[in-house]
Amino acid sequence: MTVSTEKELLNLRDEIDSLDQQILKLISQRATCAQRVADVKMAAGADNTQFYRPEREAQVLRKIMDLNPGPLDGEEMARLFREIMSACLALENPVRVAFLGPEGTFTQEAALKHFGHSAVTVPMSAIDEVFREVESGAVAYGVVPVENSTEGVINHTLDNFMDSNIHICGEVVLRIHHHLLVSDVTRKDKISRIYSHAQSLAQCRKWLDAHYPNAERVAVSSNAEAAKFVRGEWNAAAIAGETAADMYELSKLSEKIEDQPDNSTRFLIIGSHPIPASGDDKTSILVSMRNQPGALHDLLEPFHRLGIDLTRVETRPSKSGAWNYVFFIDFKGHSDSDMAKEALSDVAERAADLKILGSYPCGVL
Ligand SMILES: O=C(O)C(=O)C[C@]1(C(=O)O)C=C[C@@H](O)C=C1
Repeated sequence: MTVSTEKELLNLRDEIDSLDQQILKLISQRATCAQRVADVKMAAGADNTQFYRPEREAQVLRKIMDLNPGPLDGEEMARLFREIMSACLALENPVRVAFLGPEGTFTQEAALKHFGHSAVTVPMSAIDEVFREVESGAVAYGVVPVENSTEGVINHTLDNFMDSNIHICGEVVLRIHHHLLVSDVTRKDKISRIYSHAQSLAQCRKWLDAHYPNAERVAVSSNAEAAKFVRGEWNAAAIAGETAADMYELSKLSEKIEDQPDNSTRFLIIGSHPIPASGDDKTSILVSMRNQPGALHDLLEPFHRLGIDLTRVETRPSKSGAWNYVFFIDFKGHSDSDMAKEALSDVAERAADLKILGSYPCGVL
């Protein structure tokens, strides 16, 4: 390196040091401000103080993305602010979030993407348990998978909404990359068994048919569980994501083996309180219809008439009797808006039962 390059580098590093000090001071001021917000909330809120405010967090992140001057990408910048807010919230009141475990699942990755790394994530062994943990108040929030772009809806999650009083308070979408993972004892040319969650095996079906047509595919309760199994078996591999690979110290024999390159999963954040409007929201409802001709048409007509954008319609058999159905519907807008109120009142008149599962900010990250 020449003397003048050396000097230029030193000057730039001085500039970075001085900027870091300013950033440090500003982040500390922001954290102090969040502590004051907590005091105000506590003074106003009796015992039921809501520290976590998803609608405000969505607004903060959207504004950051709008104002971002570059050269950092908007999403990258929002991720940094996501972590700053997560740390500020932890100062106010650490948030505990149940997720479909064990440690290392995509659901945990979704929880950390949504709440940031200062949240305390608590693994549960089944989707029902995540619901129960939130309903009992043992944790404030839960994260459950609801649909995958390749394999469709996760029925177990939808069914849990039928008999719970949970509110949906957010959504987060995660790009899902699957890898074929092996341990240091695996005989790579002798793999005869591949463990993974049934959904992941399905998402890699074509790749498995092409590369391991004779290996036994064993469905287990989660990808992280599959990664755990592999550690003890010399002839086995697992299909799982990056987090599970790191957690169980496995190496990638093949990367990104999912059949669809844009494979992604949508997760819902569940809690026990309704969420105010953020300016860009979605509402999820559950509707039971009497089994008669034109029922679905009648149900959807108000949305069409009012120009409300439906983002998802799913049908599930009702638990109350054979050949009765319930519809899970997501639409753009908050249930407090005049338009949504009108649509919901029309739907309520036509339906046997209508349950509003929640209005929540559209996923930002
Ligand atoms: O605005 C609030 O209500 C805050 O508590 C502050 C803050 C933040 O750091 O910006 C922190 C946590 C909330 O979830 C939302 C925002």
